[in-house]
Amino acid sequence: MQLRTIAANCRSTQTLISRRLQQLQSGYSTQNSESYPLMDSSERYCYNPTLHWNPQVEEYFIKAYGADHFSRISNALTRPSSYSCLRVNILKTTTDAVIEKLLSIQHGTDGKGINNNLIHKCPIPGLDYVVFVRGTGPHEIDYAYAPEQPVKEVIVSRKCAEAVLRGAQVYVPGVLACSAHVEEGDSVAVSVAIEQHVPGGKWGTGITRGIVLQGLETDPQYFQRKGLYIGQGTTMMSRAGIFRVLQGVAISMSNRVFNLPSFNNVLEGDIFLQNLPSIIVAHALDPQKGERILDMCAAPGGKTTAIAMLMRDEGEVVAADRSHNKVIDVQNLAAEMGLKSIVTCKLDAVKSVATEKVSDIDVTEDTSSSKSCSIVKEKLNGNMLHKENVVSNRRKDKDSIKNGIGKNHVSGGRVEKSKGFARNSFDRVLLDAPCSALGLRPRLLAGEETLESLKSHKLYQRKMFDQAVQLVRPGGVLVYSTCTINPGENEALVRYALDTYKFLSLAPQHPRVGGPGLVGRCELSDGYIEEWLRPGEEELVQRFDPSTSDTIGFFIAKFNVGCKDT
Ligand SMILES: C[S@@+](CC[C@H](N)C(=O)[O-])C[C@H]1O[C@@H](n2cnc3c(N)ncnc32)[C@H](O)[C@@H]1O
Repeated sequence: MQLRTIAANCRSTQTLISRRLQQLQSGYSTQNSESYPLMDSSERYCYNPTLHWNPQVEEYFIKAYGADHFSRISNALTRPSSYSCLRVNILKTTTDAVIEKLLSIQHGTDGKGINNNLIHKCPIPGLDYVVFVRGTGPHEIDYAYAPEQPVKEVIVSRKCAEAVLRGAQVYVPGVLACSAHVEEGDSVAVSVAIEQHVPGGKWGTGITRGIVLQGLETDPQYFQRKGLYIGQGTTMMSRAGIFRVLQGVAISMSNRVFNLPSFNNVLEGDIFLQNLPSIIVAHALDPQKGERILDMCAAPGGKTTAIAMLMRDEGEVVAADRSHNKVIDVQNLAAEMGLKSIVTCKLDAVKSVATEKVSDIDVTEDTSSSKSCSIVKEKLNGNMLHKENVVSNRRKDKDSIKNGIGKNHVSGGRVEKSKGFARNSFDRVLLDAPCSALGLRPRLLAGEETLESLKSHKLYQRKMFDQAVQLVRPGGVLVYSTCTINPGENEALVRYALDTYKFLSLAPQHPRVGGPGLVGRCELSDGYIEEWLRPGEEELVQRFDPSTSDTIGFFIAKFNVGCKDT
């Protein structure tokens, strides 16, 4: 990986030097307009990033998918899906009412509204409460390149760029470098710096924040931008301001490579922006009114609230997560959506089964919260949290997480720490496992995942699965899902599950939107053999392939839990 990057950099440096030599030999000066473009401007400014992988991981994925297919997946991951998917809270409103409101709202970064042609209900039977809003792109952007007057430029961090590709603005913390003499109101070309492996096992961009882009072809930060431009915007503050203040919008994007409407603070509580496969997971679980469901890794609560909604808020959905602050996110989302059947608790999923006898949810106060209180066994309901605070807290959270600067959680609710649950105490369990997330898109960096790190995700997931299996009652259902394309965390988990627990069987899923799973086995470079599905099993799982389905990469397996005595 590192060698390849260095080699690529060397090649572009050599190209640069040889072009420079040619210029000098032919008597061009850099002030001469004809001499300036060292790189064809369309080549330089088009969006065409390459996702770099750890070489062993790449080899493994090529074995799994074949070289061409993997290259298509890799390419698809660098782009957002072509639409936004909104789940309508049908307990509060209707799909038609939401569509009508969306059509009347002026939003999106360009101030244009959504028109009828861009918005439609999901055509999958049973999912007509899901609304698709189509985006556009990739667009070729005219950056007003003029040899005599170089474009003013801003380089942003990779996380910032990934957010911008999904429709966000550029926030101050996301800006890494900027041309000299940039003033408020200037038009700037925005490109991304992607981290590379640097000696010492770390990843870095090599850019010191605040660096001045010279606009010269000898400035490495300036000329290495090929394929990495994500759009054009207007600066909301001067260069000095961008690097002086700590927050705020630095650049308001006016021309984007991908135009996806932003739904920040739009119809909160009535809609939830969610990837289609995540909505399908809730359907695969098939929760019924009055049942007791466990969502083992629930935060931020997208699937928890989808499940509660399918149950029409009748029954109990226990939403557990390891992180105290993330449990508060779930509480806030549940309150915002007006869902009363959701009970939250802090719990490490690898310790989900109570070691001592517990009654129902036996919980203790979570002392990690400065505002936690000692209420035990209390249900979260809409009244427990003050609605205004909840909404404003979410807004603060949303603002603070812009461009990946980390969350500034506002503790408003109580977080109960669970000691675990009794065996067989749930009708259905969802294990939406923490994973390598190699299906999420747009993604501009993949190389940080190694075979070792993939293996550790796999082991962690198995530990959680071992717990989940014990919590589902015989006759119940267990759904396992991930947002990764890694077969080791998907098909290999299914193999492990079926081989280890003979009372589990794969169950058909409705609706079936994803493709079949991978059948066979794969020998890893360390000689370890990974077993995937057996013939006949592939149609019982759903694998969402970003190169063919215009969704994130995702995997769902549904198990029926039989009699555990056998
Ligand atoms: C894939 S995300 C879950 C997304 C969530 N299901 C949703 O749809 O909104 C995985 C979650 O697992 C949580 N997590 C990681 N390790 C955990 C553990 N040992 N026990 C419980 N939760 C864990 C993380 O905090 C994260 O919120």
